[in-house]
Amino acid sequence: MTSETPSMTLESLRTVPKVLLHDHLDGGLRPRTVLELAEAHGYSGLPSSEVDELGKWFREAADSGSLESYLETFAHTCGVMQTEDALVRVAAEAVEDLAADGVVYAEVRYAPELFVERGLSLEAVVEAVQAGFAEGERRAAKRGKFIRMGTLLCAMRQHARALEIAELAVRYRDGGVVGFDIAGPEAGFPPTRNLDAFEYLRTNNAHFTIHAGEAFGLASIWEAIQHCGAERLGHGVRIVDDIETGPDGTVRLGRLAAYVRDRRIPLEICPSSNVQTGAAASIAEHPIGLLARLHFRVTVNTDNRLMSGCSMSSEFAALAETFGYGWDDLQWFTINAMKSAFLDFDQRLDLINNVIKPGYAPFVSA
Ligand SMILES: O=c1[nH]cnc2c1ncn2[C@@H]1O[C@H](CO)[C@@H](O)[C@H]1O
Ligand SMILES: [Zn+2]
Repeated sequence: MTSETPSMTLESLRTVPKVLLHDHLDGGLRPRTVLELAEAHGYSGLPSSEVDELGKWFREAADSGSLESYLETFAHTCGVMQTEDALVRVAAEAVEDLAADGVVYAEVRYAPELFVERGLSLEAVVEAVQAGFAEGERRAAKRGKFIRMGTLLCAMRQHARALEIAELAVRYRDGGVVGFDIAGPEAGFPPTRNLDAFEYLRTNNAHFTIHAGEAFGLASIWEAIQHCGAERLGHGVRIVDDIETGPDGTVRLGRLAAYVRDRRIPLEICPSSNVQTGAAASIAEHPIGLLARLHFRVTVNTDNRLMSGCSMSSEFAALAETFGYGWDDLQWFTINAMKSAFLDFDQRLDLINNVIKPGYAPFVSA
């Protein structure tokens, strides 16, 4: 793989266009915002009342080695996101933060059912978040930053509301909602529990991805693709369990891994998050190295910027440092992501040709 032209620093990484497909709204709050919203709305359960300490608490608590404990930290972010004002603020700030990091297209996801504790309707939740995204796009534009947002609505695997949320996603598809996902604990909650939702979405020509192959293995990936019809896989890293590397370095793909690669099914890989939940032992041992080498449709993502203390640029920096990736590789990840977005084909092409390629041109070999 190629080496760098201008040197690769966090600063220079921030300047190149990046595309983010897997980022949770309730996992990306600024610690200061969590504190201020808690105070404004009388949420008293926070583990610290000091900004830096609170940020550190989220990172350390999420660094738990299990998806279930990692997910417990979301009680606090969801706890402060129960009003329209809070949702607008969190959404607008997410766009500002992504734009400041050089993200040009982002699909940000959240589960509307988690924000109805104080009486908001599902529709009010969606409309508040969309208003926040639009406000964030305006603020970014004022600072000369272009960013386009797409929304994914999640249903929680452990609740039984997937069909209702799928219907909500379709109802708002002309209002900025580009797709659907299921999130939450994976073990014990196979994606086939929500078949009615996936059938509904396919019948309506709607897009969806599924968190699969993170905390649970191949069976979950197989169900997500072959029973549910997922277009992309959230994480999907356990696909390596279907890849054998022989003692002489030869690699053999099982039928599922071959299917995923042949069909160019995008993997929404989130390296730092995977290390925190124990899905990978370290960045160095993360399957992304092998999967990228084998030309799976690999994309790089943040998952939860608050819990991992990361950004797209810092994920790129960590991968470049560990695997020796150069600018060409980062452009490849970015174009992979743009190709895999739930956006109309002509708009994806436009962003690739008019934003991404020109943005990398000074950095990559001709
Ligand atoms: O990596 C993950 N795997 C599964 N579920 C997740 C992950 N990160 C966040 N959430 C869950 O998705 C919800 C909606 O945004 C969050 O509230 C969290 O419970
Ligand atoms: Zn996720």
